Amino acid sequence: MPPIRHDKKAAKRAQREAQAVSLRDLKWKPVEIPAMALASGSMGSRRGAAAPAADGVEEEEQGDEWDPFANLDEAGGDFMGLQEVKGVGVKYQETESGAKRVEFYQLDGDNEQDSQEEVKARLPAKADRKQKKAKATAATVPVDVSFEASQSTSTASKGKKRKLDEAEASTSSKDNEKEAEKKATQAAKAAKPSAAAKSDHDDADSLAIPSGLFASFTSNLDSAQDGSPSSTLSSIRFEDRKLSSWPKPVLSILHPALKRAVLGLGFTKPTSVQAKTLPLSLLPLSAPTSEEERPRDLIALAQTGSGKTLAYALPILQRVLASRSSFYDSASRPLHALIILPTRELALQVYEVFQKLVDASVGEGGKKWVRIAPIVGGMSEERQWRLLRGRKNRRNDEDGAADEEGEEGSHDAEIVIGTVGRLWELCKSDDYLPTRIRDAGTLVLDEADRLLETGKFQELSSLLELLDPDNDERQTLLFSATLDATLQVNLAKSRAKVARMVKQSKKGGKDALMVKLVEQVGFRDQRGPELVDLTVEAKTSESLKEGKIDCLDNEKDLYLYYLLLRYSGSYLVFLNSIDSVRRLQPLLTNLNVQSFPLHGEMDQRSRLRSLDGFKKTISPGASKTSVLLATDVAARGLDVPLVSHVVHFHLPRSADSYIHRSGRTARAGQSGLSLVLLAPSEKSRWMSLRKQLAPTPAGSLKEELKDLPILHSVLGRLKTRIRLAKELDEARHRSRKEKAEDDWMKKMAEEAEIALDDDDDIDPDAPQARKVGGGGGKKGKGKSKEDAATTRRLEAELADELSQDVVVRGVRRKFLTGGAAGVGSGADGASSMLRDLVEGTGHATFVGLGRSTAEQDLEAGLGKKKGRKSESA
Ligand SMILES: Nc1ncnc2c1ncn2[C@@H]1O[C@H](COP(=O)(O)OP(=O)(O)OP(=O)(O)O)[C@@H](O)[C@H]1O
Repeated sequence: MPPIRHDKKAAKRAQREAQAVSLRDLKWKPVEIPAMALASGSMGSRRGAAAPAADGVEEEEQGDEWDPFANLDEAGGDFMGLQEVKGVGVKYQETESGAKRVEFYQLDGDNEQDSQEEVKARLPAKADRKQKKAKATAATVPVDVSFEASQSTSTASKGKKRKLDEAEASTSSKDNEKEAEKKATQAAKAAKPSAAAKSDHDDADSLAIPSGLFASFTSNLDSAQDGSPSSTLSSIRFEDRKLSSWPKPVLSILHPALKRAVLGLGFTKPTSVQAKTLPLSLLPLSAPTSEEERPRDLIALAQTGSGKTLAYALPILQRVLASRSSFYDSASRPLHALIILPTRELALQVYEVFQKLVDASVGEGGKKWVRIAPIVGGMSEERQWRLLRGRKNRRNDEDGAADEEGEEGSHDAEIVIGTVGRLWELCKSDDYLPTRIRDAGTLVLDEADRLLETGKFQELSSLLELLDPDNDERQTLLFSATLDATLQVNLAKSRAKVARMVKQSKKGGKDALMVKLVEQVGFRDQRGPELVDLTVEAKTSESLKEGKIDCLDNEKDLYLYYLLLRYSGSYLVFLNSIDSVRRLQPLLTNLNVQSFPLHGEMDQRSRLRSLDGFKKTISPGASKTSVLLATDVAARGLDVPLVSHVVHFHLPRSADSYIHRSGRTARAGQSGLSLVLLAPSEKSRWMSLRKQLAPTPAGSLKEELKDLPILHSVLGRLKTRIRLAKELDEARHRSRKEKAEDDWMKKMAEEAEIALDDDDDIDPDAPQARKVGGGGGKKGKGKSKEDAATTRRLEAELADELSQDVVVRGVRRKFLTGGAAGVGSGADGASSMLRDLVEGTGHATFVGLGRSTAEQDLEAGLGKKKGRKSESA
């Protein structure tokens, strides 16, 4: 930033006028701190800023700061005359970096002295303050004069910032200086109390402040502090009745800023896992006085979509706030939490949850107060270093690009959310991250069991070994929806017992790895981790409905398409191979179904784009169907609200996978349906999965899922569409392939300076041989034309087919009162086209069919045969 030049005359005037303001004026209008006064450092502590000259003559910069706080005693003895107003206390605070804050509070006669004592006790010694003042740099945030903002919430502080910017910009030329002077004078005028206001309140100084005024003053003050750089955390208040469904022990510990965040995000009731774990895991804001008050280590097992993220996000943010006196307190910033997740999307999603909480904690216009770094693969390492290290700790080889997080940019990240691979990558390249991780305050392993499946166990082990084994204060939180039952019990035992278990563990595979992991995590709490298991009854949400469709392997495309047409909504379709995703996506596109792919071979940008695209198509009550075609990379943790259907196109490889896939719907109490497309070849595996899925006792079979009734009469029509869509895809694929070969040949021929002519193929056996610049040899040309014609023909045929209605058997269009009975029909057992037309209840694609949801049809309990029968009845 270029050095700021100041118009001292204007600043001087503005300063005098700003100081002349007393509380009585505040009743009538907000106090505007003139822009120039701010820019000249009158409200901040810009060392080297010009001092306003007493005689109004411009002086050379003196290198000495002018500071309205200079005359303040520790208890805020004099600030703009406010301390003289009966009933108002003034607190003065200075942070380590030299940022300053003045806070006003209500005094009643009795506690006036105490309050001042209290303030004194909180303040650093005068000598310290002086020292800190000397350290303050021009970048110090100007002091927030709370009542300025108090009158008009955050817009006032935005205005202030704008004025500051304007003033800074205006100092760049002499003309601009004049303009700035004019502006400052105007601003100072605006700050003057109006004559009318004065005459109405001549005796205000001698009066106690009317309670109404004070109430609005203080309540505004609270909201003004929300996002202002100097907010005191202790002064934020929250009315607990607004979260009356939350457990009292949580409300009594949770920081008011976080309560505000919870309310702001609409979480008026806790989920079970939140209600059960938070009383155990939250750190009290004041230092714990007994062992009981210390937050517990946790192993928390709860259903998919049950709000586990918030259950660990709140204790972490609470820990950050407990370490500060203000949002922007610049005291030391350790790594408060390391959160490790199995997939990139999940890590980025958790990052988003944290950011939302932080934003909601300060309200609109507030700045971020904690630096959070998402560290995942597939993204630039350089940028991740910048996220990790605050400006002051950047290495020379890192550019100092501007930080979008404002002041937080100067601090190191306090919360790191990452995937194993990239975290370990960064740890290997530099000592910085290992040193930070060593002292991490909280360790979270989310989807702990999946972390073991990622094939990165060695790297995870290495990361965990970085943690200081002697840090007994560290809190460890382990979350999952699926953790082996016997293991859960063992994990909940004390450290010594776990160690013994590890020694004795003869088990191979995942269990042994898990035990090893637990040993490495080394729950520091001598009491051992608290086990909160809410998965005894079910690992999926109670609002989840499950069903199946028996079909042949080669009919799965057809049945999927049927589902997509029959029940509109948002679908997450799981497939077991990347190739299947790649095959199915163009097929659906040809059928005019909007679909997005998501698999591990896509680069990170494309993965996020796909996910984002899918999310954007989903809205409550949306009538258009959209599909995310995914491999198991999307099975865990992904939170896409309002996914209405999960389809297991292929049978999942494990019971856990079935649970996690199904858990992508019916989240946070919403309804949702999970459907298995079950081929005969998958039946025996399905039986064994059902055994594993059965809640109790081990080895018993889970009740067989209901069959979703199918409207068989429309399948023939859909088959034609599928066939055409497949042929079209193949034709296009052939054309693309030929074009690629063509291009390759051209390139090769050009490089070899070979001219190809129509009659002279390089290799007569190679149909791809083409002539330079000609777009292909005779054979190729002919073939291309043929392919192009085929493609066009298929496109036309498919378009024609798609434009035609699919009429349900038994429905005659001539007879409007006719309709199909049975499946999906109205309550009277028949859907009349006339009624559908009049009431708009008809199905969008299947003529003669009423609208219904898959859940309703599943619940209606029509078996496959029965369904067929009634359909044709
Ligand atoms: N108290 C609450 N009230 C309402 N909704 C909530 C509450 N807490 C969290 N949610 C919402 O519930 C959804 C699921 O939350 P989250 O992703 O944390 O679940 P999860 O238990 O981690 O699921 P999974 O096991 O699938 O990873 C999110 O959309 C979240 O915003």
